Amino acid sequence: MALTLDACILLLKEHHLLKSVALNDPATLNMTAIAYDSRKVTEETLFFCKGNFRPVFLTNAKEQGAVTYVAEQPISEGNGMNALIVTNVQKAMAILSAAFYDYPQDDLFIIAYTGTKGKTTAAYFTQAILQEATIQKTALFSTIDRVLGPKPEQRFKSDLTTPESLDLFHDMREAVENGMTHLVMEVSSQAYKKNRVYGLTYDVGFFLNISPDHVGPNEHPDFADYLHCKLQLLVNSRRCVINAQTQNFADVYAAAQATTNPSDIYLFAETAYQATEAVDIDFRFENLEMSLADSRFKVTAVSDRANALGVAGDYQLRLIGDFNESNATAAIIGSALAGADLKQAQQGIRQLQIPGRMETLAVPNHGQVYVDYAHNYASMKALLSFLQKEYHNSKLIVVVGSPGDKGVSRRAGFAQVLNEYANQAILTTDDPGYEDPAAIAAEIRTGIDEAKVQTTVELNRATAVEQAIEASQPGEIVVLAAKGADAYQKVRGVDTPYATDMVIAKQVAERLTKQVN
Ligand SMILES: CC(=O)N[C@H]1[C@@H](OP(=O)(O)OP(=O)(O)OC[C@H]2O[C@@H](n3ccc(=O)[nH]c3=O)[C@H](O)[C@@H]2O)O[C@H](CO)[C@@H](O)[C@@H]1O[C@H](C)C(=O)N[C@@H](C)C(=O)N[C@H](CCC(=O)O)C(=O)O
Ligand SMILES: Nc1ncnc2c1ncn2[C@@H]1O[C@H](COP(=O)(O)OP(=O)(O)OP(=O)(O)O)[C@@H](O)[C@H]1O
Repeated sequence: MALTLDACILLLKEHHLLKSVALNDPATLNMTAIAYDSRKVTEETLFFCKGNFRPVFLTNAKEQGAVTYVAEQPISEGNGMNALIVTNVQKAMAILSAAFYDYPQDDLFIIAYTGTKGKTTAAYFTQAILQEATIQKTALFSTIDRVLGPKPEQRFKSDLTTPESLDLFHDMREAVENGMTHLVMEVSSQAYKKNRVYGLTYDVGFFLNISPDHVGPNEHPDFADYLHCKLQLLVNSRRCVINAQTQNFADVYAAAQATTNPSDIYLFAETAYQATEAVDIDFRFENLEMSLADSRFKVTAVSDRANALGVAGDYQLRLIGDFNESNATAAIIGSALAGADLKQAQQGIRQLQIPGRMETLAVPNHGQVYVDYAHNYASMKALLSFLQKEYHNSKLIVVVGSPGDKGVSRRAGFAQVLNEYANQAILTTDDPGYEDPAAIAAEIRTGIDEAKVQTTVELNRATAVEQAIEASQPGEIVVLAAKGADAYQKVRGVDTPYATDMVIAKQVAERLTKQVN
């Protein structure tokens, strides 16, 4: 892989991003590496100065062999290097990274998901179906992990839901080189806000849902900005699929129509749902049978073009939760648009389990434990209402905390949802970042109606899990919420190891079983 300075200049001009060029190192006009982190710089690197950048990083990059830098202002530490001064470094990084990795997106059929909730689940379902259809040639970029090939060593843990553009195009190229033909990816609102996917188009783009979240100093200034960023996915998709039951449906549909012919926009909804807008639903789904072990549901093709995709039929899921039938329906439609058939779709989703999503454990002489990644009002409501219904209003004990530095609205949301569904709450720590976890717990607590919900604070998460399980009786439910399968607590910029909720729960279960025997 390589990129010449001339090619960079041409591309930046084409995208109206170039402010000025300083040619200080005529000997190295060809770059054979690119980086935005000085610790990853090698010889002949094109280096991007972005974000909370400190000039000393450029000194380090230069010492390591960076020959050209891209920044929004000249940086004196870069004297002697070629400089490309641009109006927006994140956009420039996306454009130049795509070129450096020779446009890997052109070699992949890309299905992209956005939505406040369900992205990871729908992406996993879609990949599982397409792995059947493409015989293990489908890559996955999710919040949990990135799958770049069929071998175990080609699977990596993710840091972000949607990676930085440079990493994104790098991983796409690697996936192509590993023989992948399809890619399923999650696209966060931050990805648009930070131009991580600038210039990228998708073969199929999904809008699953939107609810208040991600508003705060480090994320979006308000809900309108959050929605605006999410809508960009539809503007950049050749075919769009929308959950007709989403909040703000009119805005969502209008965004899709801005660049996509209505004949390439598909809508889905539950069978019982009556659309308020004058739109035709293409796919309907309905539950046939729900148990705590699995669910059966039916997908019906309503329109002719939906029927032509050939995936209407009965499906079964091991991943329980009525909301997962909606996620699975999305995946079925997306996979069908990529060429999968009914049998592949049925088989793909049938056995799928996802780390930290609806994982369950029966604790002898105590309640049934659920570990789930629900971490805002809407997802907790979906989770707790489902469990309350399935367990016929049994006692519900919830362990939950809210992160620091982001998603501040979740704190009030948790209090509200606990008031609506829980009998007991143990407030604990969840990625406090630079905030005080006790203060976060106190903030959640102010909204809780303690006459209804017996509330305590236990900041040691492992102890909180233990207390909840010990407090539960057979037939009762213990929900370990919001952390999913995360094996760390983010504390003051450091990922502090944490065994995971399920590992702790299993240890507690083992101890309690021994005590009984
Ligand atoms: C606001 C934002 O997008 N922040 C991301 C961004 O930070 P940044 O560009 O300011 O980078 P930084 O870590 O402060 O460092 C500045 C620059 O100096 C470089 N550096 C640093 C140290 C050094 O020695 N040398 C050096 O060159 C860094 O590589 C970086 O390029 O780039 C970093 C990686 O380059 C990300 O880790 C960081 O994500 C933050 C921590 C984050 O977690 N953001 C969340 C809000 C996020 O994006 N979440 C969404 C999901 C939520 C949703 O659904 O919307 C996601 O997509 O994950
Ligand atoms: N369609 C849905 N509607 C409401 N809640 C959902 C839906 N799908 C999943 N959930 C809940 O949200 C949690 C997170 O699901 P998932 O990881 O699929 O969403 P996500 O969009 O990737 O979330 P995040 O952006 O927080 O990573 C699940 O554990 C479940 O409790």
